[in-house]
Order: sequence, then C-alpha cells, then structure tokens
Amino acid sequence: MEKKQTDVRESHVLVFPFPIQGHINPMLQFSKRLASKGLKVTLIASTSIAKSMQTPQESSINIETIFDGFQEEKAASPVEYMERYEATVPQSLAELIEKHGSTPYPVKCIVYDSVMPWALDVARSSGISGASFFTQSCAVCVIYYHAIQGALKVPLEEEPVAVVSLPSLPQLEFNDLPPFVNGAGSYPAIYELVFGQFSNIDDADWLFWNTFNGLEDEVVNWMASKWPIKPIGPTIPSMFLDKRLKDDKDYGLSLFKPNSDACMKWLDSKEPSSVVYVSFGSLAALGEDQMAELAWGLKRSNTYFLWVVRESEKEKLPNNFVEETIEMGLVVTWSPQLEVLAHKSVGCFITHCGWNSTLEALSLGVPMVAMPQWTDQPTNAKFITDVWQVGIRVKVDEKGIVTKEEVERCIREVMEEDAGNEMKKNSEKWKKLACMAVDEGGAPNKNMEEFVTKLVCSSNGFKE
Ligand SMILES: O=c1ccn([C@@H]2O[C@H](COP(=O)(O)OP(=O)(O)O[C@H]3O[C@H](CO)[C@@H](O)[C@H](O)[C@H]3O)[C@@H](O)[C@H]2O)c(=O)[nH]1
Repeated sequence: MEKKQTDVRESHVLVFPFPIQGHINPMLQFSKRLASKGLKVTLIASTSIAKSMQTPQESSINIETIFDGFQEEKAASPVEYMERYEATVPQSLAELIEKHGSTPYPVKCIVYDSVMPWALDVARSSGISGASFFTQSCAVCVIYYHAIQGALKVPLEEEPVAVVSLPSLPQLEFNDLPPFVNGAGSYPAIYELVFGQFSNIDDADWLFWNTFNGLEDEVVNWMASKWPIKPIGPTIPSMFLDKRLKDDKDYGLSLFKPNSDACMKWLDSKEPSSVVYVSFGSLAALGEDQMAELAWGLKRSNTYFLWVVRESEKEKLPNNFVEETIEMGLVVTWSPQLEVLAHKSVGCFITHCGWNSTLEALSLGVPMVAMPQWTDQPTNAKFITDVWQVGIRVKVDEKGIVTKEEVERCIREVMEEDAGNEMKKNSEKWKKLACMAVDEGGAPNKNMEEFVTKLVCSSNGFKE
C-alpha cells in the first residue's frame, strides 16, 4: 500500500488546454479530480494569457506557463495568432517535458485539448503517452465527424428546410447544425481547430469527453462503438455536485475578474426564482443592433436581470440603458457564474449555449432561454429544447435578429407560464443525474481510476 502511494505521486501528468476560458475550465476541473487520486498534475498555461490570468493562492495542481509566441503584443488576427502559436508551442512543450525529465517527477502523459492534435506528436517524440480531451458534446463532434466522412453532404441548403438524419442523433434542421459544417465562413482559424480534432483520433492513447451518462447516451454509444471514449463529465467544481472534494468551490483560473460581491449581494436581496441571468460566455460578441434588442427586451419583461456584458462589449449597450433599468437590473463585466446559477433567486438563464454553460445549468437545475451564436451552440440549443426539455429557443427574424418582443416572450414563458414549471421539473432530473455521474460509483470516477492505475503500472503511460 505504502509503495503504491509513492508510485502514484511519482506519476506526473501535464494537462494542456487551448488558452480560452471555455477550454481551461473543464480541463482544470479534470486536473483537480486526477490530483485528488494522488497524481502529480501540472496545468499548462501560455504567455499570451499569463497577464490576465487570476490564479488561486492554493491549489492541488501546479500551473506552469510556456512561451506561445506572444508576450505583451496582440496578434492582428486569429489566423496570425494560430500560425504563431502552432509554430512556437510544440517546441516549448517539448522543452517543458524535457525539463521535468531530470526531476523526480518525469512526465508520463500529456492530456491535451482535442483542438491541438499536434500535441500527440510532441508526446510521441518525447516518449510519453497522449490523451485527447474533448470539451464539446459528443453530439456535435459526431456531426463534424459525419461531415468529414461525407455522410453529411455539405454545403447544405437552407431552403427548402433540410432535415438531416444521422445515426444516433435526433433529426436536425439546418439551424440545429454547427455552422462550420457549411464551411469556414469568416473564421478559418477556428474551422481548422474544429475539424482538426479528428486528424489523429485513432492514435491517441486515451479519449476523454466532457459528457455524462444519461445525457446523450445514443450518441455516446455510437462513438464508443468506434473509439474507446471515456466520459468524465460534468466537469463542475465538486462543491456544486458531489461535495467529495472539500476545497473545490470554483474553477480557480480565470481570465476575467468577476464582480463577485456585487453579484451575490444583489441576488441575496431578491425573491426566490425572480431573476433572469444573462451571459454569452467568454467569446461571443453580439452585434450592436442585437445588443439593443436584448437590452430593451429585458426591460420590457419587467423582471429582475443580472447581465454579464464583458468589458470589450460594454460600448454596445444602448445609451442610458443602465441608468434607465437601475431598479431592475445589474450589469457586470464578469460573474462567478456557478455561484450565480446555484443561487435560489435565479429562475432562468439566457445563454449562448456554450457547452460549459449548458452543463452548468443542467447540473444546477436552471431552465434556459437558448440564444445560440455559433460553433457548437445551435446543436446544444436543440438538445436543451427538444431532447432534455429544459428550455426554449429564441426565434430570429428575417434579418437574423432576436427582437425585444421575442426576448420578452421567452422570458415570460420560462418565468411565468406552466411550460416554465415543466422545464424546472425536467431540470431537477438532469441535476440528479449529473450528481450521480460524478459520485464515487459513477463512470467518470471509474474512468479516471482506470487511467491512474494504467499510468502508474506502465513505465511511460502507454496502454499495455
Ligand atoms: O460571467 C461569466 C461568464 C462565464 N463564466 C464561465 O465561463 C465558462 C464559459 O464557457 P462556455 O459556456 O462553454 O462558453 P465559451 O466561453 O463561449 O466557450 C467556448 O468553448 C466551449 C467549449 O469548447 C464551447 O462550447 C463554446 O461554444 C465556445 O464558445 C463557463 O464555465 C462559465 O461558468 C463565468 O465564470 N462568468
């Protein structure tokens, strides 16, 4: 027994998320769960985010920063960022692995973000194993896979309304599909990331997925018939679910500074289920027109609202909106989202349907108004409304805008009508399933224990 403990601690794993909040959060949570099993875990950050990074004072994991081609300066475009990032990081990563080779904790495995499949090549050249970590739903990834394989014929025509039937998925209309299946549009760099995820999926030693049993079983089973995928979600801090890790109360590495006290004090002053929480995650940028419609829709709903408008988006708020709604709303630049969703005053979440926000709302039992923007979000919205039945989706007008009347209608439906109560009831079911999933007997725990055992027993972390 004594020997095994020592061995576990000697097994060192690097966890390497792509440097954006929606990828850092799930991989950081995964790191904490691995560390709780005794492994030494180092989370890798990179220089372009180092300045804005708020890190916890104490943590069960180490954080190390590697050079990604940027220090102070910003890239002119996402394409330029990715080019420099991908030209620089492989070497920085190899050097980090080599550095640890001469310590008592040589690295045995790197768990890399699935959008950086080239990290597996670095792992191989360094003689260690590689695990790919998927931060989006299985359903979305299956759709991308079918598009790559040609089973989903693209580009799709919007008119007449196409209904797509793919194995293990519900019927999907044009607007339910991730827009990237129709091409890169104005986001060639992100398109490459999304489709690149499958380039060497057959070669990875492990495939971890942020999903959980019961949520999208058919599609998970379909995936599992092709690859040995390991669901490990939902990656929500333990104190919001199973409460087995006592100090795990928040994600712990934020690229934004939350207005925590202001949010929580304000929520404390409100009645149960009386507040609409509005957030579009860390990347989405609404157009100015859309921002105005959303703002006036919130006002028309006559409901309390807590709205996250990131610093970079604030100038799009209509003039005088904050002053005019001071009695009913609080606008902040970043919130402690988990605490907000867990607060009894919150009765509805207007969300862009990022996968983390979706899993958080499901895990905390909050009904949603789905207002998807891009990438995986339309498909998540389809599942939120039709499969899990925990929300409604806004309708866009002929100009692609969600009007203030529509915003008001959706809020009222969730907050005031029977349909909203039904969604609330359904939400409770998913909340229970999420708790069960992360419990000691759940699949994520077993999958992580299997990973730890194999890692400890092998000299270099390869499956044997
Ligand atoms: O005020 C806020 C707003 C957000 N969050 C957190 O930030 C994360 C945001 O993640 P997510 O909801 O997934 O949104 P994005 O930041 O937009 O994430 C990107 O990455 C996700 C995972 O790949 C994708 O599903 C999204 O579509 C993509 O935009 C969540 O954990 C939130 O709890 C806060 O803590 N405070």
